[in-house]
Amino acid sequence: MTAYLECRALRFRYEEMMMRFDLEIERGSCVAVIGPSGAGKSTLLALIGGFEHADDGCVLVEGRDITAVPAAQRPVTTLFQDNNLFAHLTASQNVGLGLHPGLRLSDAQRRDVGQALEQVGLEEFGNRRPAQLSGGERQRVAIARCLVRRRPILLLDEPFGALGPAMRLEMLDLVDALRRQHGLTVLMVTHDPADAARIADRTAFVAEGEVVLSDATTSVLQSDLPVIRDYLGR
Ligand SMILES: Nc1ncnc2c1ncn2[C@@H]1O[C@H](COP(=O)(O)OP(=O)(O)OP(=O)(O)O)[C@@H](O)[C@H]1O
Repeated sequence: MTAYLECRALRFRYEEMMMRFDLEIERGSCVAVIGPSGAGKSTLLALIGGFEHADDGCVLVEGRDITAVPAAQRPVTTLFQDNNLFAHLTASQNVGLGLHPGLRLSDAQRRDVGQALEQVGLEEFGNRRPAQLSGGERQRVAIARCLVRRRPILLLDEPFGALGPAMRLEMLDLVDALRRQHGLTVLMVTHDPADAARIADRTAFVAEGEVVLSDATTSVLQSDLPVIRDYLGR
């Protein structure tokens, strides 16, 4: 496997907790990140996204060291569980923020916003404010905002935890379809192994600040490692 995204001896200390991540991800794959609460899953994503800064080690994309690159300039965009939409702005404006913080958009950029809303099935909803949208629709707006940024790596941190089962499956399938369509490399933190089984070809299991196993999702979910068996309740 040629690593497209690599975390190499990436160290981060938070109070008493020492984390050290090694991970290699293939271009265009979807990797689920699972593991116990407090294991460091969100921290791993934050280090890749540039929201936390490593004490040592590096993040490489296509062999280029991006460890010192500011978050906004990384080839990465992140979708959080709390979609961070602005209540006073419409869906289109919230998506437009992915392109320009002051919403000064060119005609081409406005078309991009329209296209992104179309891709998430919200072409008719551009003028609605978040309060006029369901939880799933709000997450779709947040996905559209990620899409307009045209970053090749999409990080999802428990994106659909607050949604009901049917909506959750729909959103997972949407992420999968967008990944294929745009050739995105996706890293998704989830608490539900079924999410991993549904759309992730590979899974990284994180425990106590380390990736203890990164392999095909079926192999990880069937692993006999005690920490994984305990987590899965097997
Ligand atoms: N900025 C921060 N503020 C507070 N705690 C932090 C911060 N960064 C890291 N930590 C600590 O680091 C550890 C790992 O946290 P992290 O959120 O990455 O775990 P997680 O695996 O995503 O957990 P969960 O599944 O509960 O979301 C925890 O002990 C957490 O308290």
